Amino acid sequence: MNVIGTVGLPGSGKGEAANVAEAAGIPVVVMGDVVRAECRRRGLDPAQHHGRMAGTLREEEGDDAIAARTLPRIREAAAESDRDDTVLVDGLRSTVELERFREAFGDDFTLVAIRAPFELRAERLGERGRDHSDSDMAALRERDEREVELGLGDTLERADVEIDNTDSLAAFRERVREVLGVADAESGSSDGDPADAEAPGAGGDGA
Ligand SMILES: Nc1ncnc2c1ncn2[C@@H]1O[C@H](COP(=O)(O)OP(=O)(O)OP(=O)(O)O)[C@@H](O)[C@H]1O
Repeated sequence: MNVIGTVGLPGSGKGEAANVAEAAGIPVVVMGDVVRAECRRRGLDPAQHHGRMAGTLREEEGDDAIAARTLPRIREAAAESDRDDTVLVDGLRSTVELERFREAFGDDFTLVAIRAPFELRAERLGERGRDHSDSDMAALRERDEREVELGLGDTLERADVEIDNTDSLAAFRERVREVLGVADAESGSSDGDPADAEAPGAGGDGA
C-alpha cells in the first residue's frame, strides 16, 4: 500500500492534486467526507454544519477522530486502486492525524505539503468562487488562522515532500504527477485538463 496525504492552506491546490490523482486512476479519499457523512447521519446539512461537526467529532472521539474514521475508507480505496494500492488522502489538518496515519501505514505513508502564498491563494479562490467565502479575503485570513491554530502549520512543517504551487496550473499538475509516480505515464501532455487524461477511476470532483 502506498498512501499519499496532502496538507495545505485553503486554496493551495489540494483539490487540483486530487483531480490529477483521479485522472491517473488513483482513488482519492477526502477526509472532509467523513465529517459530511456524520452531518447527514445526524440529520444536519453538511453545508452549514461541516465546521462545527469536525470540532464535535474531535471532542467526542478524540483529536484523531477524523483520521481514525478515514482509515477504513483508505483501505477500501486501496483495494480498488488501479495503481499498486496507491491512494491519495486529501486534507490532513493536524499532527495528531499525521501520527495516526504514520502509525497505521508506517513508511508506506508520505505527507505532501502544498504551498502557495496568501495573495495567490486569495486570487485563485476568488476565481474559483465555489461559495461566498471564496471571494472574501477577511474570511480567508480567518480560515487560515483557524487552520494554523488547529495544527495545520505544524503539519506542513513535517511533510516528506514539498510542492510549491506558485507557477502555472500545468506546471503544478506535472509536479503532482511526478510525486504520484505517474509522470508521463498517462497523457504524455502536461497542459491539458486532467479530465482529458485517461481516467479509468475518475468520477467525482473530489470536493
Ligand atoms: N497553479 C495554479 N494556477 C492557477 N490556478 C490554480 C493553480 N493551482 C490551483 N489553482 C486553482 O485555485 C483554486 C483553488 O485550488 P484548490 O481548489 O485545488 O484548493 P484547495 O487547497 O483544495 O482549497 P480548499 O481547501 O479551500 O478546498 C482552484 O480553482 C484551482 O483550479
